Amino acid sequence: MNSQTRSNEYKSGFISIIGRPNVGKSTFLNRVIGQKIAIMSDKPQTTRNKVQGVLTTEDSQLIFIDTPGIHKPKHKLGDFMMKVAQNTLKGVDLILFMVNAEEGFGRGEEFIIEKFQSVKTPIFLIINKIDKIHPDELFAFIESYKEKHSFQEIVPISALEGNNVEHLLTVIKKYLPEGPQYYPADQVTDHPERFIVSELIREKALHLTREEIPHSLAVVIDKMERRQDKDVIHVMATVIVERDSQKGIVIGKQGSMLKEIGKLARVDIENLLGSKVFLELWVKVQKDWRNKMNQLRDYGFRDDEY
Ligand SMILES: Nc1nc2c(ncn2[C@@H]2O[C@H](COP(=O)(O)OP(=O)(O)OP(=O)(O)O)[C@@H](O)[C@H]2O)c(=O)[nH]1
Repeated sequence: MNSQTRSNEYKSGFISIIGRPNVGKSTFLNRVIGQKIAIMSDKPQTTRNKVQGVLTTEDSQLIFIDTPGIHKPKHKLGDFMMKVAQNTLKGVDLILFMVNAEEGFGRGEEFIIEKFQSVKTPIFLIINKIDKIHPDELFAFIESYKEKHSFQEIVPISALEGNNVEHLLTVIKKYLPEGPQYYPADQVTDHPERFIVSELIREKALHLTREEIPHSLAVVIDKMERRQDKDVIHVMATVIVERDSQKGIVIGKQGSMLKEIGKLARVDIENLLGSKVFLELWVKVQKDWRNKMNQLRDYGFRDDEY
């Protein structure tokens, strides 16, 4: 058992990519997420948004979501859908508005930009397919968009060839808040054991801390994998609390509380999985964890994914 605390610099957030059909949204996602993709297609789709892909790195997790309705105005179901789409734009951390460098500003773009007026979320203009135009044309293109809306960033890319895509990711990270790793790095959902394991840990933590931190405690399973060499399942989990004082309670004197939580949870997890378990627990403070959870519910995120 290993009990440590982890520095609180992890950045994560929800990013909506919108744009007219064929501007290259899917190409972009494939390029960005590539082999690392945690495609969420097996995830039960809920009302509003669909997670299209998750990019997990050492220091960040970028969750790309689809915004239904807004980029397909022809199919919109009137005011209600528009309202939903607009609220969605407000609920994410960042919006990428993707346009095609080969095409001028048209009605479709105008329609989308109109919706931006009441949105406070940072919006990037992503000019895709720059491999198809001459650099001189790019300047005029950028200028024409600057007149229409005040974008936080304007980033030209070629999703197909990969030009400037890494740079875009770096800029995106700058705009994301500190936050937890919402989705496991190695696997996404479809894994009911993960939920049960996280609940077992949460249960012990709540019990042993005598409910001093009742609702502000969540457990995220960062990793759950069988070690090749040994017959052991390695579980790495983070206990998330809201305040530094709570972190102190969960860790206990010289880590004694966290050790105890781990010891009890490990026995249960071994029973559940029918295998020896190496449990590694971390504790992290996430200040507005609960607000974030509420926000997540709006995305169709369910508690039981933890
Ligand atoms: N030359 C060039 N072609 C691109 C680029 N990005 C995408 N394309 C092409 O543009 C076409 C449409 O790309 P998609 O990624 O399917 O576009 P989309 O926005 O996801 O389209 P919808 O799914 O209809 O919304 C495909 O033929 C891509 O190969 C790029 O950077 N350069």
